[in-house]
Amino acid sequence: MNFLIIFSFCLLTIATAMPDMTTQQRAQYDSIKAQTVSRLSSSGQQAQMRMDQMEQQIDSYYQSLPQSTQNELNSFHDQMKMNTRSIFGNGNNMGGFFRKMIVYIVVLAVLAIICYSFFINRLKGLPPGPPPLPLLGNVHQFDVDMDKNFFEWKKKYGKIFTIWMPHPVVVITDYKLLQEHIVKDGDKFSDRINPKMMMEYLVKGEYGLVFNGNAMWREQRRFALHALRNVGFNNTTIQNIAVDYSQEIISQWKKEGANKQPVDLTIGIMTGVANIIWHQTFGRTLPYGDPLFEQVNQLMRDVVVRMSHPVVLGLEVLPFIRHFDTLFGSPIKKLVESNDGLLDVIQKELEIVEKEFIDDETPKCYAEAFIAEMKRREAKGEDLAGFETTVTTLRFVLHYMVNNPEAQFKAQAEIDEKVGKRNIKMEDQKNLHYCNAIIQEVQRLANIVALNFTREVSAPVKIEGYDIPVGTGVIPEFSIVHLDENEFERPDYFCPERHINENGEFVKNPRITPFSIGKRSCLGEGLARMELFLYFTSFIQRLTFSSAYKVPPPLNVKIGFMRSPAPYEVIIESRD
Ligand code: HEM
Repeated sequence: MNFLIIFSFCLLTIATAMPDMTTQQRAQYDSIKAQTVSRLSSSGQQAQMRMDQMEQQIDSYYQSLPQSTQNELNSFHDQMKMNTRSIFGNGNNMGGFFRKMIVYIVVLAVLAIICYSFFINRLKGLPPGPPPLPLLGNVHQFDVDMDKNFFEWKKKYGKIFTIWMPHPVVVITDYKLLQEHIVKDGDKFSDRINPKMMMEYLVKGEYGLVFNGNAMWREQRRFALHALRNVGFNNTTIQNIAVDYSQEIISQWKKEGANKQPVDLTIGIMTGVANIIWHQTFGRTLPYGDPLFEQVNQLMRDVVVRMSHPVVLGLEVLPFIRHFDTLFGSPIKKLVESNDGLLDVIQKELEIVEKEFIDDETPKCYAEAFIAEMKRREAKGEDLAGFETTVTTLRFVLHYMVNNPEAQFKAQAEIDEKVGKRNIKMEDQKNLHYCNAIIQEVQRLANIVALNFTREVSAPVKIEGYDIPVGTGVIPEFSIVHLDENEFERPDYFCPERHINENGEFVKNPRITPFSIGKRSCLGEGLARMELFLYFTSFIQRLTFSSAYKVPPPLNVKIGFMRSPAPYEVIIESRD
């Protein structure tokens, strides 16, 4: 903003300071004219000579006039010059006119931008916020880590503030306000502002669950919850897969980490999480290290990163930008390629399921339930949500263990005491207080969803005295609550003990909401919580993780919309 104002004023100064033609410039002009005349054809030169002669004749006629007539003519010409200047500007030429025009346009544009930036929120009755620019909004001010912006703006403008992306979005960063509005008044915040252009590119319409804001979402969410519950959310089959599979991962890690060889845990975690989703969705599991998982993981990461490319984000406001995709390194084309790759994998898996599906049987997985539903009526759309999020959270949990060995030992001691050597089950959760506290503390600090999804206000609402009109975006930014020093003492400090009461029991904190809140909160929360608990506790029951480096690598690296730990390797020791 400041830059724009300074730039405009420089332009203004240059334009007004531009001098008229001087005597020296006149002489230069005459000499150039003489050179040019010399290049004319002989008839051209003759015509020019005649015109010069006529000029001389006029001049000598003028000299022959009485002084009083010369004076009268001079004053007439002066008057004409003044009149012309007042119309066309200083310099008695069209250049002056255009310079003036530029000056007026620049001044008006700067004034318009200043008025827009400083008064648009007030005019619309929205909460204050950082001054936006037309078309860009506040997008140019966003830090790589948006929490930094949010903390700064919260300090300056209060618990709720407006940012322009470039449509207005009200960001709510306070626990009580989130409860009062997003939870208690949930129906008014259940729509989404859809990235329509991006959806068109990715799935040829507004399909899917996450970005869908229309009536189809309601139906699909109801269907998904029903189907997933019926085919085994939290049920023993899924639990057994997690328990059995964790043993497979542990034995692979033991082999890979033999003789203190550093191990990257990502593939193991990824296969564990993917197999739950694969079983849930397609009704089958795949062997450890199956290249399909690596392929899906890579494609998912590419999609997440490419979705947050400025050109892709800009599509919604400046759709014509798609024609210049190649100029920016083809981010749109690359996003579509990765997404198509992902859809291909899903399509192939669906074909396998469809071949084996018997109509009369109760569906064994989401895809079978989906196929049955599609047969019943025309339906479309499929999500593979929850893969990257769960993998990233588990990578965070183990990274925090590497960084905080005393917490890991304490959790292991608790497992040894309460469970012993047998495999851990979900029913052990109520006794493993410290393990629960670790997971809650990591989720509070990790905030893997770097910027929460935007809801759309579907009926007028009043928040903190501001009338928020229908159609305005709202972001329930719970990550700011997680790191609010009014809610948590030394919020940036890893301390699972803060979630343990005086009786040594785990206390679930309603202020910690990594799965978000209200009607659009995470659909896979139950499954994700189960995976986090079973995999984390099973891993540390059998293995101890420590850093492969003197100083462990940093936490909280942002990729696209997600925050995740920088790649790290660990030393694994068996506890058997
Ligand atoms: C640790 C793991 C996970 C975290 C931290 C997480 C977090 C989130 C968050 C923050 C949202 C946005 C809610 C909002 O708009 O306010 C969301 C939405 C969603 N998540 Fe998750 N998620 C996780 C795992 C999963 C899993 C395992 C699944 C699927 C089985 C899943 C499916 C979804 C879906 C479908 C939505 C969109 C819901 C809607 O718009 O109605 N998530 N998740």
